[in-house]
Amino acid sequence: MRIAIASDHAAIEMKAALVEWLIEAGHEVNDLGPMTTDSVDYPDYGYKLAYAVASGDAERGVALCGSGIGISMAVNRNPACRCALVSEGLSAKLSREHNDANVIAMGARLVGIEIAKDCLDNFLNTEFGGDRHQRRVDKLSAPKN
Ligand SMILES: O=C(CO)[C@H](O)[C@H](O)[C@H](O)COP(=O)(O)O
Repeated sequence: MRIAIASDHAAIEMKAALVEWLIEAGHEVNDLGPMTTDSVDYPDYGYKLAYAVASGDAERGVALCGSGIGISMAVNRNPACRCALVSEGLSAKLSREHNDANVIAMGARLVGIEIAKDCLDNFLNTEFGGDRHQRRVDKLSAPKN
């Protein structure tokens, strides 16, 4: 699968570990940065990642920051993205099955690397359930007051 990944300074180590793990699993990975631990702003990288998914360049996205909160907010500003912030495997699985999430977000300061891999595994290997869930996901694309 073509996967784009981005973080901020707080998640550099987790990003590197996940990139390696994804490549070993046979995925095509586009690392959108950053590449150093210099302090950066998570919206810049969240928007870059969202664009990669929205444009079709990547089929799925992985968004990381200290808590996962800021970068997930940034990604979800793009209407083509359904970014799920998760910290355990079942939520990652449900984000696919029920919400057709195309981006997963995690907090590197809160989630250990093995849990992060389990989340990612569930996210990448669970199909969307469709049916009643499709109707609800469609409503996410057409917000109403
Ligand atoms: O978690 C985050 C945003 O939700 C960021 O990764 C940062 O950890 C957070 O904003 C704190 O940033 P700091 O400059 O590393 O203190």
